[in-house]
Amino acid sequence: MSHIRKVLTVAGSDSSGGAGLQADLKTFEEYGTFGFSAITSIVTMDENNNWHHAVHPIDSELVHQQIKTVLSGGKLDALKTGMLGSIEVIELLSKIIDEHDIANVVIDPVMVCKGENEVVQPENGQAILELLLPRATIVTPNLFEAGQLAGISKVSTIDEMKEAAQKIFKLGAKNIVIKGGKALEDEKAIDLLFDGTDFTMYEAEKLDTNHNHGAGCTFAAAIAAGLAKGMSVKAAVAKAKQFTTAGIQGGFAFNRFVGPVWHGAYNKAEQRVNS
Ligand SMILES: Nc1ncnc2c1ncn2[C@@H]1O[C@H](COP(=O)(O)OP(=O)(O)O)[C@@H](O)[C@H]1O
Ligand SMILES: Cc1ncc(COP(=O)(O)O)c(C=O)c1O
Repeated sequence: MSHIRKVLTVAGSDSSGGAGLQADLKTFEEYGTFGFSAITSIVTMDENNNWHHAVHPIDSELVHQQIKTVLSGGKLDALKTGMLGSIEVIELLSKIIDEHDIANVVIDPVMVCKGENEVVQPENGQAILELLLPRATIVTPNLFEAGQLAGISKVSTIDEMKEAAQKIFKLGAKNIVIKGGKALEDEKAIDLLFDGTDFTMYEAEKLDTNHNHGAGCTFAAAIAAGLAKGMSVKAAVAKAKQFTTAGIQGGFAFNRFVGPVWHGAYNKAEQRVNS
């Protein structure tokens, strides 16, 4: 048997279970990889205040200690980042990626959360752009995040996604996949990959549901696990798309604000008891 592949997520905790490091670890497990986590922040949502998200950052030194604990076990096959909590943590990660020569780095530039109308921690966007994009094997913005990184006011069509992807490539990311998702002005849910030369489109049926809380985290985690297992970027994105679409299809209503994706759907839909 080949050795087990090791993937670390550095991300926030979403106790509601669909997004954040919970999504990442569940996804790593579904891929048959071994998941590690370093918690950067704890997010709580307020049902009585329009599902407002409060981010409680973890001290960067404590994040460092968690990452050191993981790295003491040897080399990682991939690193995935999600909500990063503070600029200090972003700076820390940039150093760790360089010092440990981590091969597959997936940056999910989390700036917005579903069910929440506000931008989460706007101060972190510029630091992600400057310090993490140049170190990314692939960056996975949604339409809003692509606009922010590219400096374009609106990204909602395929042409605008292409323009944004080209601009983000110039910031140093080796690959960019922009998630069209629900908000894309198209009949299909199309994600667009740009590797500096070619554009590749990944299409799925646009599902009429709001059971997509955690879809972005799951998609990026799936790419990280695929890369860790030796897949090419194009193949890893293709499988991540199928994995995430199945997760949205298998999602469920959690409350009146959000419904999480079900990370187990791709592998074991038949085991679902609550349908
Ligand atoms: N309603 C939907 N139907 C089909 N695919 C979707 C839908 N919503 C999101 N997706 C897909 O889920 C993945 C995550 O995208 P998205 O939800 O836009 O990201 P984020 O969670 O970062 O906002 C992408 O592959 C996207 O195309
Ligand atoms: C800790 C954490 N990370 C990331 C996200 C982003 O989630 P999504 O994958 O739905 O964009 C959220 C949203 O609530 C979150 O709480």
